[in-house]
Amino acid sequence: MKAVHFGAGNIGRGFVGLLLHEGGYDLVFSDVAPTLVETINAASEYTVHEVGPGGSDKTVTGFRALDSRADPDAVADEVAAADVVTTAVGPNILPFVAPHILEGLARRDADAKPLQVMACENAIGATDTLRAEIEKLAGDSWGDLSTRAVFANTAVDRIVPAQPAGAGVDVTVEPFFEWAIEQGPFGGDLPNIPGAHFVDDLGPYIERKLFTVNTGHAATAYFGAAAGITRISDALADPGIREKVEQALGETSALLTAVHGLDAAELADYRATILDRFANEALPDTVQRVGRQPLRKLSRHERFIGPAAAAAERGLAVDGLATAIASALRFEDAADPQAVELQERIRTEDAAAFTASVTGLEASHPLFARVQEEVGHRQTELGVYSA
Ligand SMILES: NC(=O)C1=CN([C@@H]2O[C@H](COP(=O)(O)OP(=O)(O)OC[C@H]3O[C@@H](n4cnc5c(N)ncnc54)[C@H](O)[C@@H]3O)[C@@H](O)[C@H]2O)C=CC1
Ligand SMILES: O=P(O)(O)OC[C@H]1O[C@](O)(CO)[C@@H](O)[C@@H]1O
Repeated sequence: MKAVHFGAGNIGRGFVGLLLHEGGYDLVFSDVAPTLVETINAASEYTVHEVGPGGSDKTVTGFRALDSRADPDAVADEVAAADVVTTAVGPNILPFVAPHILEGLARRDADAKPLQVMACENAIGATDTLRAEIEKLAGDSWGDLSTRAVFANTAVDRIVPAQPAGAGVDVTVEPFFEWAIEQGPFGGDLPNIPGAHFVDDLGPYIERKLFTVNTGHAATAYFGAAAGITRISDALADPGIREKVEQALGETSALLTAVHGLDAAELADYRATILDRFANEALPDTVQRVGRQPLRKLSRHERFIGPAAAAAERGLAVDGLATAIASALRFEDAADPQAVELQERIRTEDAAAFTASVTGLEASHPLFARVQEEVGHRQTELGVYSA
């Protein structure tokens, strides 16, 4: 069996690649970073170091890598002959992966089993997004090609920090992982991924994950950055920060119970497990990595505005989430283009216009005024004019 995985970065090697290897797939990584591709091809195995309670080392073998910019032809051939295609490139990069999958489908034997495609990104419906990009590119030819692939949304959860220079292909990760995959699209012929669980309705899983793990993690990062703290575990060790993160997560849990009927006591256990994961001192994770790309994280269906908007629509509390959003508005990182753009725009745009364009909220939405108010506070703090 063969799997082609786009994005040989942290989650690609430290989670998706590892589980596919354990499922018996030969792995072909496709990436656009030539040095990374070379380093992978120079190695015959790599180690996934799980650090923290219960962790162990896992060895991955049977892999190679391709540079999709230098050799798109080879990537298409691999996709044509693969059983599974996965991605972990970032939701904004999916349009750049789509042409390679489309070309692979065009070259695929029409009698072959359908290619099983799963985007493993932190976003709701990421595989649907990828499929839509492929369909758009294919135009009229999609009618024939669509039978050559099945597309399943997934929710992936494992903390994989940035790797230190000199680590080579090895990856340091936390011991915990969870991979939930929609099972309907496979029609009973499930991919062999040990430890993954297949579910009929991914909606509650992805929302529970994004609006708890990712809301809590990013909130910890933004509160930590505002307090001048570098490591995530140190940020959460600050009682004031922990209290604010817990308040925001109490609100997202109340929403998950209201929308999906999830059990409040089970959600409390889930939150406790997650906070323990963030507190893992063995994991060298930083507020800059976890807070990265704040404009994406402040967008309409993401980890802050998504749950806060839905909570506000139901008259549920949003004070904790609003405090986290206020902290996100203060996130600075000269090395992160989105953080730079965020700070530039908050200095130059009117508060209402900024709120509308960054969050995607309508001015009439019950959350809008609250976010606009936080934008105004930030502008006052910066001493810039807000109309
Ligand atoms: N790191 C983590 O803890 C987790 C990350 N994720 C998600 O996984 C995705 C990737 O995150 P990370 O692995 O942390 O990022 P990363 O930056 O370590 O890896 C991304 C990789 O994609 C490659 N890439 C960029 N453009 C590409 C293209 N057009 N074709 C092929 N490869 C391309 C990059 O060169 C890089 O090696 C994101 O959507 C993230 O939200 C999900 C759960 C956990
Ligand atoms: O690109 P994003 O959304 O910051 O993704 C990385 C996040 O996902 C997580 O792995 C949670 O699963 C966190 O470690 C990390 O903050």
